[in-house]
Amino acid sequence: MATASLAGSCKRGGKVSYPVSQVLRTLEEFDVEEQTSGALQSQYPNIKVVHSAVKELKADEQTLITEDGTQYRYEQLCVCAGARPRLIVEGNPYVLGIRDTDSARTFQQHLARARRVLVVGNGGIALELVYEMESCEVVWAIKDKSIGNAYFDAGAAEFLIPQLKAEKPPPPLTCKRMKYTTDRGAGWEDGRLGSALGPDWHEGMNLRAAHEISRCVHIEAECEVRRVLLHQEFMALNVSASFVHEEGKDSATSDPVEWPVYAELTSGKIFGCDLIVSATGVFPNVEPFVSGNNFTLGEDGGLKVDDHMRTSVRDVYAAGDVCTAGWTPSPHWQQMRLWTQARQMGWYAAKCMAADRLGETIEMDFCFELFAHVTKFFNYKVILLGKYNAQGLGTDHELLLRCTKGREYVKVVMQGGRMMGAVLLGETDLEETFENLILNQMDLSSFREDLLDPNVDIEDYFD
Ligand SMILES: Cc1cc2nc3c(=O)[nH]c(=O)nc-3n(C[C@H](O)[C@H](O)[C@H](O)COP(=O)(O)OP(=O)(O)OC[C@H]3O[C@@H](n4cnc5c(N)ncnc54)[C@H](O)[C@@H]3O)c2cc1C
Ligand SMILES: NC(=O)C1=CN([C@@H]2O[C@H](COP(=O)(O)OP(=O)(O)OC[C@H]3O[C@@H](n4cnc5c(N)ncnc54)[C@H](OP(=O)(O)O)[C@@H]3O)[C@@H](O)[C@H]2O)C=CC1
Repeated sequence: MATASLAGSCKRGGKVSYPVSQVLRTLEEFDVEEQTSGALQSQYPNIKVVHSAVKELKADEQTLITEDGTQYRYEQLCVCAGARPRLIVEGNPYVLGIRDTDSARTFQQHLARARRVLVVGNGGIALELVYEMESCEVVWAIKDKSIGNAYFDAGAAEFLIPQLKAEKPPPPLTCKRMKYTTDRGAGWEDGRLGSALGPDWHEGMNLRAAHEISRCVHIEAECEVRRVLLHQEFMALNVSASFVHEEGKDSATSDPVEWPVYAELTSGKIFGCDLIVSATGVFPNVEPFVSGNNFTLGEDGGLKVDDHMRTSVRDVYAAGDVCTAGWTPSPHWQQMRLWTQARQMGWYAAKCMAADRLGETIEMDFCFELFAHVTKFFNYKVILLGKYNAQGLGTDHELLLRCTKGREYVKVVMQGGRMMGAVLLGETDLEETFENLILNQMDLSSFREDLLDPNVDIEDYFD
């Protein structure tokens, strides 16, 4: 009997996504729910869930060995082991990464007692946390000049910044979407990470610290953490730490408060805090699959896969955060370690595995034609399409912008009269038309002036 193994699932549970709406041809919005493996097996009797981590892969013998010593023979294997946080410092109890429900709970426990939190990083987790945390001071250290560099440019960042000072809207009383909870039971017992959190992960969580102060975010731009010092190490230096006052601005006075941990930044400032969140990206979880096997790795350390999700090792496929897309991508797609892409890759890898077994040919899936991501930052709907940050376009491109303060920010990336990408913040209603314009590469040179004119109904225009 043929066996296809999927290495990389949670010890006691897995995640199932329920598509709610097909936003666009290439863009889906969905909710994700953690399910016990029992529920999964009763729904899909052909699936057998093994509750043990993979310890070793003997690819030449087509065998997986789990931590309890059991050996599993496979005919085809798909590695979906995800990724783990790339922390600025490993093994420091005050430096936390957030990946799964257990690490989110640990963070929540620390936050409940915190007066000040230092957030390092400028991507998805930092953007979400800095906005969501309440009742504590937040010092946000970013390498770049502006916030959210993984998602948008300085213009969009300017548009979003006022939200940090605005009052946060109350959470919806009734929630139509399923949300994450942090109930026990989804991680591993030995401290290893479970499945990554995803859209809306913080909605079910209390991200309020214990202090009755209003949200106060101080951004330290263009710096990195040089070193992390425990209280005693800091005291031994006999220097003073930087002060953050309530409005979030520096004052000349040094910090009179003593903190359990300090971060020295490359800007020379030292900030004391109760905890540091290292939201500094991920490492693909390629161990233990690579040791003793001849996998080709991508530049980011993922298992390199071809356009059939095949790794360089026979009958081993990979999908999601653990892999690096090694095929020549369509001009409007790039890999980003996101739930949407993990799901699309998993689904496509399954089709490729079946096709390879049957000796059938299979076309690259349509979802890899256009990068499309929908999310929410600072309470704005965020849609990213194609080369939304002009990735790889060099200087040979132009940007069209439309911005209404507090309402919407629209950026379109054009090259040779054709639309290459777009960033849409707020309820712009432009996503469907822009998706089509990027996909069909229509020459828009003669419409250039009208494209972002709010008085022109471009949906009608291009119908
Ligand atoms: C806080 C947070 C918020 C996010 N928000 C969003 C969002 O809003 N939108 C979005 O698109 N994406 C979001 N992401 C990213 C998204 O969650 C990931 O890209 C996605 O979950 C990757 O899926 P995966 O299946 O590849 O990996 P994972 O979800 O990490 O699953 C990998 C699984 O493999 C298991 N595993 C690892 N090693 C082994 C082993 N040796 N043996 C057996 N099992 C193993 C792990 O325990 C885990 O269960 C977020 C991520 C985080 C951390
Ligand atoms: N809503 C969404 O779509 C969300 C998605 N996610 C996903 O979850 C995963 C983890 O999120 P996250 O950790 O935020 O990762 P991201 O990859 O989104 O962002 C990491 C950020 O940290 C910066 N960085 C890297 N190393 C350092 C360092 N040593 N010092 C300071 N900054 C550094 C990176 O800058 P540079 O790029 O210049 O290296 C980048 O700005 C990602 O795959 C992300 O896509 C997470 C939350 C929300």
